Amino acid sequence: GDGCRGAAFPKPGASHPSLPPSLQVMLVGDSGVGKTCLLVRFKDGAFLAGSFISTVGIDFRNKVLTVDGVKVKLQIWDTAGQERFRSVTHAYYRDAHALLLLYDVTNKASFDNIQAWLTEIHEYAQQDVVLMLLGNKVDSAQDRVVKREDGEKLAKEYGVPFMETSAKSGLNVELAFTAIAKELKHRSMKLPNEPKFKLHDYVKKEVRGSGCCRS
Ligand SMILES: Nc1nc2c(ncn2[C@@H]2O[C@H](COP(=O)(O)OP(=O)(O)OP(=O)(O)O)[C@@H](O)[C@H]2O)c(=O)[nH]1
Repeated sequence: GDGCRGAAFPKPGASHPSLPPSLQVMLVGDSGVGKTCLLVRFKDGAFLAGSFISTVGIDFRNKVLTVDGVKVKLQIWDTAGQERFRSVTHAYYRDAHALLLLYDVTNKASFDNIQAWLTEIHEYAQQDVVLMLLGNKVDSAQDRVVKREDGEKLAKEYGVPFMETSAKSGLNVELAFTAIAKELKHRSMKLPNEPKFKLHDYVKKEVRGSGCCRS
C-alpha cells in the first residue's frame, strides 16, 4: 500500500533514525517557467526541445539519489502552473517535504508572481517545508529581463535559498535537487557527531553564468 505517503518525519531522538520511504518534492511556479523541463533534465539528463506542452493537473517521477552514502528516494511532483489547475495542486502541498519554486528569468511576470506563490505556500504547505527559489532559463542570456540581483534580493527578503538554473544546459539542476535531498536527509537522520547541514551555505556551490556552453 501507499499508506506511508506523507508520513511525518521520525521523532528526533528515535533510537534508529531512518528516512521516510520517499521524500516528496514539489515543483511550483507559473505556467511555462520550465518545471517539467527541469524535472526531465534531472531525471533523464535530457532537454525536451520543441513545442511546449502544459502539464495537466499533476504528474510525478521518482529518482533515487545517494547522499552522504545514504540512498534518498525523491518523489518529485510536477504541478501545472496554469491557474485553472490551482485547486488540484493545493491538495498536494500538505504532503510536500520540499518545494522548488521557479520563475523564468526571461519572463518578468513569472518573477512578479513569486510573492503570490509564497502566500499560497504559506497557506497550504507544512510550516517546516524546505523551500528553494530557482530562476530558470539562464541559458537565454539575450532574453533575460530579471537580473540575478533581483532574484537574490527577493530570496534574501524571504529567507529562502536561491539559485539560477537552466533545464536546457543543465546548469545547477543536479545541484538544486541534491541540496534539497541533503537538507531532508539531515533533518530526518540526525547522526551523532555529524556537522549541521546548512542549505543556505550549500547553494553557494552554484555555478554562475548562462551554462550555454556546457551541454
Ligand atoms: N531556453 C530555455 N527554455 C526552457 C528551459 N526550461 C524550459 N524551457 C522551455 O519553456 C517552455 C515551458 O517549459 P515547461 O517545462 O513545459 O514549463 P512548465 O513550468 O512545466 O509549464 P506548465 O506545465 O504549464 O506549468 C518549453 O517550451 C521549454 O522548452 C530552459 O532552461 N531554457
